[in-house]
Amino acid sequence: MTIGEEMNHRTRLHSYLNRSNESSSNVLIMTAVQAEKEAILRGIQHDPKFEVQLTGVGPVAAATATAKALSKKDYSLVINAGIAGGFPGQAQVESIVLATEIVSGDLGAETPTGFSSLDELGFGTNKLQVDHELMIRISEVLQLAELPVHIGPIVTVSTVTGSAQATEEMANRVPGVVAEGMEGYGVAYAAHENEVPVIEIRSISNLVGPRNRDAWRIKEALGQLEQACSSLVGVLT
Ligand SMILES: O=C(O)c1cccc(C(=O)CC[C@H]2O[C@@H](n3cnc4c(=O)[nH]cnc43)[C@H](O)[C@@H]2O)c1
Repeated sequence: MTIGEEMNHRTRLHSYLNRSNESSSNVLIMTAVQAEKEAILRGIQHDPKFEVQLTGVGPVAAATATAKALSKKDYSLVINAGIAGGFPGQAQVESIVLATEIVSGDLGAETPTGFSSLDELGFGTNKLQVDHELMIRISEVLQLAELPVHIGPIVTVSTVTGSAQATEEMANRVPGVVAEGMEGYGVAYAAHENEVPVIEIRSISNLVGPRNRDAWRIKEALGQLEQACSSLVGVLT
């Protein structure tokens, strides 16, 4: 991000924070599926400052839905929220993760010597920045609420990682990666194109690794997502 773009982001965020008495919503929360949307709405207690919209599953649907929402109305902040897979040893089931950067995990090329990212290929970037200051403030508030929080890169994938080998490869590809979702990079790409600050917050429903859908703790993760969103209200109003 250029210094000019960074200042534009900050101006929008600060203008949001200074407009706490306005009744219109100016925080856009994008989430993949209806059950996540309902958990988020319970958490924010339908506060009118927040608008929650569905993306559908995957980065393309997420970018399209976010770009459409941003073309219709001005928002000061975009949040990608939902459930996610946690990387073993980094984020346990039912914890909350906040992205320090939003990384496309699979946008690039496979080569005989391994994966080459978009950055390495010279076609753009796999890594999109979040509003770091806001992310830190949120993590502090979540910790005060005694929610288990981990911060680190969150990867976006088009195919859920489903083997031990692929999990290890992704952890090596993105050092410190805490979690994996399917929409963050798409939401963040649209937000960046519109010069709106973005953050990603997710609750962990399962560990990344050999696929075992029966072990996903969706109900519990949705409960934690609700708790996290309830804390967001305090930070953003
Ligand atoms: O079946 C249900 O009741 C149900 C309720 C809420 C959400 C779901 C989903 O399947 C959400 C899919 C959504 O979750 C993210 N996700 C979760 N775990 C992973 C993972 O291990 N790797 C990648 N993505 C994950 C993802 O963002 C999906 O869009 C079902």
